Amino acid sequence: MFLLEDFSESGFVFAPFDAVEKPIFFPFDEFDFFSENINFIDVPIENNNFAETEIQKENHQKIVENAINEIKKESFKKVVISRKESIPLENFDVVLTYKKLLQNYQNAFVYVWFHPKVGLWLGATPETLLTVENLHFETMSLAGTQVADNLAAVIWQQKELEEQSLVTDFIESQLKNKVEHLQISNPETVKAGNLFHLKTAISGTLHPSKSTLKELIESLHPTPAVCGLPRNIAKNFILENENYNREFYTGFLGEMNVISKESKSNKTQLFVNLRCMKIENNFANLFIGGGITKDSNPEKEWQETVSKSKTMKLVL
Ligand SMILES: C=C(O[C@H]1C=CC=C(C(=O)O)[C@@H]1O)C(=O)O
Repeated sequence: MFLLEDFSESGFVFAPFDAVEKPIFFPFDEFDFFSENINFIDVPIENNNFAETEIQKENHQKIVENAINEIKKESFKKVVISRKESIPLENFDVVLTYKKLLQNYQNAFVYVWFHPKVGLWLGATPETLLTVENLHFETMSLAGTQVADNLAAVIWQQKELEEQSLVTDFIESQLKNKVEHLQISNPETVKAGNLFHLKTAISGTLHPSKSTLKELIESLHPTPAVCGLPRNIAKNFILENENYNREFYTGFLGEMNVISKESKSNKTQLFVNLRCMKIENNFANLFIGGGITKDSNPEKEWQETVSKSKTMKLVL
């Protein structure tokens, strides 16, 4: 198995949530590379009924309550609490599932990833961790969720506005001494599958004497959109309380250091691994979470994870 060493290599990276573990890497010069244009074909989608259980609900709400109590005690400001839901599969067809994901998430990075020692993962993530082309980089602060209904009538509550601005402020503070020309947009509403999120676009210029690609990635990952604030305290809370291993959910994936011979450019495009699932022993394990702040309500946070699982369940 190839592991990523210093982020100067050219290839496809698949990194876990816990940054103490090394990312898995497919170096382009060691692998065959095929590219194909896929059309959006209308694949019939049946409405299945994979219901959540009361126990799943109770367990999730209990961890969310603990998190809210810790936030009220000022142990930390924000934490993202997630869960894993296992769906039994019959006649699973990976290509068909991938096509359905493409159809349902037209503005997401939709992927299938397989390694014989790690397993089969699929996902459709709306969140970019980092895009770098030569010295120009772009990232985003994505948080806050509501079921997508009427874009013109969207109103964000104080809880979501604060939850998202914590992510923006973190990214700004991490980057301000490492980059130049830092630009931060106003938050806007974006659609991902059946949901709306709040997004702030952040861009700037890398200065080779101030930071490398590795330092930039390490300063961003994991952001409070998937971990919390302060980062290490929130991460310890997650590792001690979630009762399962996130593995590659809320890690990142994508192409690194792709050199174009024509334009002589070097491009890296990394995405946060959200709205994803691992296929294992005839089960699809879905991974879903949400940001908890002092104003969170355990019942609503549970509902948010149910909404986030809907499109993934629809493609199974
Ligand atoms: C952690 C997840 O979403 C993140 C990204 C967008 C909105 C989020 C939220 O509203 O909590 C999360 O920060 C997930 O989908 O599992």
